[in-house]
Amino acid sequence: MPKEITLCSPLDMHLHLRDGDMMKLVTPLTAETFSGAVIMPNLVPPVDSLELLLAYKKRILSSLGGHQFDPYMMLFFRGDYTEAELAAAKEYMLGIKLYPAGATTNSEAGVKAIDAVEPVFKMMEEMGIPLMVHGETHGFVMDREKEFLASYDYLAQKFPKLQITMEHITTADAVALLDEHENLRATVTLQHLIITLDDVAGGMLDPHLFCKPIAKRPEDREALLQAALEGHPRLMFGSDSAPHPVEKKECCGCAAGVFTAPLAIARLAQLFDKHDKLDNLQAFISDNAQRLYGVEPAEKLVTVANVPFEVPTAYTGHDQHVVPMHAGETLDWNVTSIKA
Ligand SMILES: NC(=O)N[C@@H](CC(=O)O)C(=O)O
Ligand SMILES: [Zn+2]
Ligand SMILES: [Zn+2]
Repeated sequence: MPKEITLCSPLDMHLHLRDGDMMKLVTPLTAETFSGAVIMPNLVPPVDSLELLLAYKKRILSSLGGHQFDPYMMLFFRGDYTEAELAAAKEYMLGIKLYPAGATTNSEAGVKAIDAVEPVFKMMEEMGIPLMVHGETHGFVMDREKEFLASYDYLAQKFPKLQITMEHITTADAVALLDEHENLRATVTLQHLIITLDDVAGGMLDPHLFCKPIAKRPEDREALLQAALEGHPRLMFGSDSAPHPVEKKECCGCAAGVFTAPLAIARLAQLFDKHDKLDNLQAFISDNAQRLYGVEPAEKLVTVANVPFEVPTAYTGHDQHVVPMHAGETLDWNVTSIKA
């Protein structure tokens, strides 16, 4: 019998489902194996009103391909939200996502000066609305997250009741900061537990591993990995699976984003098994998020076993063509049964 583990209601706490044909292609690839996911609002134009949020949620629900799945919606942060707007939107969303203007894909409408938007943070704190942040400055690419940590530190102290999620952390310093403030939590991607900058650009350039924040040093990966493997209570899995059409990746001016949704669970099981920590995968992939956000996903039992998985060279359909991480490689683990 191959070794196996059954995960209860996996959650992806940072996911890009895009829109239109791309959404139709990628949504079932997450909805099949995950019970729910936090849906990023960086569409063009951004999802920055309740009306847009509800319409987007409806489009997602019509793209599930028959799978049981909860999209946890988010608003795109604007500095001019009114209390009435937030009060109306609160029950339909999990939180609000802040992007520094220009920091990443489709973030042009983001925040230009973080200290100018503190009144919105105050309202969110009082209303109990979580804040999720793409935490990078516009500094040197390897230092952008580290430089932003001062802002997390400041916000966590200034707004002690505001729940702040450091999205897709990539550095040992961010892991250390997590332990400094009770109101900080973080997501980490699959790729940042596995790769370093060397895998992106140390040999032949690999556009399919290029994302923001860029993968960092071996010691950063090690710190992230140890925190994930131990099931750190305020660290959650957030794939940041970010599909781009192949022509936007394999070109000059490659878009940032790694597409991992269809293999995330299998690859995480392989990673946790390699370090003999399979027992902590449930906390990382669901329990921590359920506790921190108070979400109660519908039960989905996903069994992953030590059997080979040939990752497709691409996922195609609806006129779209997306290349996943590990394209054409064989993983040692695969999802073997799903009971919803
Ligand atoms: N992570 C990325 O490199 N890209 C994301 C945006 C984001 O999460 O920053 C995308 O939307 O493509
Ligand atoms: Zn981001
Ligand atoms: Zn993202």
